[in-house]
Amino acid sequence: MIDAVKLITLGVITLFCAIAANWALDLAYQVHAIILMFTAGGLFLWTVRRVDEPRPVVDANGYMDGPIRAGAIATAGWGVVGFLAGTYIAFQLAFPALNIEWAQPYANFGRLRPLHTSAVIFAFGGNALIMSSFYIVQRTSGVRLWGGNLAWFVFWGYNLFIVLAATGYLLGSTQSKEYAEPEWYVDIWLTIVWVAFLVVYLGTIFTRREKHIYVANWFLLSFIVTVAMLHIVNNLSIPVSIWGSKSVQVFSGVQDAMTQWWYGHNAVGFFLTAGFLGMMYYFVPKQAGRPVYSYKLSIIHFWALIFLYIWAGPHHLHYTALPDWASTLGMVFSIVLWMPSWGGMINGLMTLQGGWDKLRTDPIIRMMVVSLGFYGMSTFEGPMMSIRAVNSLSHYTDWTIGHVHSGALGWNGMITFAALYFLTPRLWGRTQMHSMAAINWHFWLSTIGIVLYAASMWVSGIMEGLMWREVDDQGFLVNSFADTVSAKFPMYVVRGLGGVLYLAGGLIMVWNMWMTIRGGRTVTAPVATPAE
Ligand code: HEM
Ligand code: HEM
Ligand SMILES: [Cu+2]
Repeated sequence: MIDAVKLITLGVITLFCAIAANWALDLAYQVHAIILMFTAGGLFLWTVRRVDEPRPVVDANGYMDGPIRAGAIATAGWGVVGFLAGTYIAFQLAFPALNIEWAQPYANFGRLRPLHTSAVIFAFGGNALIMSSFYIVQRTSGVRLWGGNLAWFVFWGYNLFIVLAATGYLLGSTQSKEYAEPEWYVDIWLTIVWVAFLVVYLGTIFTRREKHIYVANWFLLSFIVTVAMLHIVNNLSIPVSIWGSKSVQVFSGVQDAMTQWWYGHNAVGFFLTAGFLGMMYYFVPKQAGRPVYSYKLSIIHFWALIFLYIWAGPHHLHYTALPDWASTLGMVFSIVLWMPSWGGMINGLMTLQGGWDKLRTDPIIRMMVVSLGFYGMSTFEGPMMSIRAVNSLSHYTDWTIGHVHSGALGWNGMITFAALYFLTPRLWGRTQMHSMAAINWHFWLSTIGIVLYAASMWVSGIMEGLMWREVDDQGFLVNSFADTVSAKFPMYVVRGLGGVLYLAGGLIMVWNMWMTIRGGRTVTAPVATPAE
């Protein structure tokens, strides 16, 4: 019965996409219709061949780890793609000739930049969050993922969304909202996938055998629920035609700007922070072999964090058409936000209390510590940049870019690498990673890469901010915009080199994961132990 419903649905989708490809008004829409037609058609054939066959979904250990293994590979693979794109656009800014003539308009900076941001945040970060939340929720609930193959739908559906987003940017389809560039039909698809994600996650929590819901799940659930809300409201738009990708936003003017930055800021707060804190609260105690430093602190800073983050968005719109009161509100909440952020950092770092010697021997712990250090640093820098007087210097400059990347490369990147090193041997039944020395190399390459990135952007950002406001004794501006651009050249080269080091570290990780998965001694998987 269920197979029949699936086949009918896939058949209808394939047919609809074929018609859509024929009627398409623009290239991006047409290419997407063709991609979806082949995907749905392929799935149709695949389903036909498997009708009525038994489908084992569980591993020998009682958990459903297939989608997690796929997610770990996707995380590492997309990570390398995203870092490569980042390094390339970094060099494009230093050497504009890299906007190669014959590759226009597809490979210019304007199209590759959103490709980079989506590849690192949504493809690398999103796959990391989905696969680790599936791992964590099973282990802390003592049951396997609820909903059978729905978890596979989440994995493939999410990655299809990434492919549609990425190809869309290259072909020039965008609704021009930062971090929410994909057009309406891609947004609808993501909504469906995200609801499935929520259902799998909640279903697992509801059927848990462990009475207590471990704090990592609180953070992960707040991430899933809030991202759903942000995504739907920020993407409210009306398509011009169902046969084309263009749509028109429901909000306009300053309301649209505020909605956009309510979304953008909380994407940082719930995607790049709450979700990753969920990872931190599971993997740090596990790797350190010690319980969380203070469970009470984790609960208090959880509620403080989610209550405060939601109001801080206006700090992205200081000195705009936004009313002053809203801008002040955003600033005040951002400054208060410093405290619960550091609550998380302190709780993570103090978990290592009594085990600091591991810092010398265990490169994975070292990655976690650097990650928490950068989390602390960027959540100090952020509140400071929210102060209107500071923002008048930092806004529109590379200082913002430096802030972004100390959070992204330092906090999100490093905790994800640590999680991958923790998970790979366990998911493939190996005793440990293929090479500990390679992890050490990765640690140093990425740490030095981040330092080069952040330091060069501080110098370049503060320099250009000061140059823009420099006036002579008559009150005339001293520098033209082009003067600031040429003054930044050396810093852009240093940032690019930082990217090369970070990318090299990522490639070493991929090699190390590959060697671990391929070879190594197989250990017998432990029988499901509730609430690990
Ligand atoms: C090899 C590492 C990386 C390099 C070289 C790199 C480089 C860049 C460059 C050149 C830009 C454009 C800056 C501009 O427009 O002036 C950028 C933007 C951005 N990148 Fe990266 N990036 C890297 C990794 C990452 C990672 C891992 C993340 C997130 C997890 C990330 C998130 C972002 C974001 C959010 C922006 C937009 C910033 C804004 O609009 O303020 N990047 N990156
Ligand atoms: C207490 C925590 C934080 C506060 C109060 C904060 C505040 C700020 C402020 C004031 C800006 C500059 C807005 C502008 O002038 O345009 C900014 C930009 C940004 N921050 Fe943070 N930040 C925090 C933590 C983080 C973390 C941990 C990350 C990453 C993991 C992050 C990612 C970003 C991104 C991506 C942008 C650039 C947005 C854009 O213009 O495209 N922030 N943040
Ligand atoms: Cu913000």
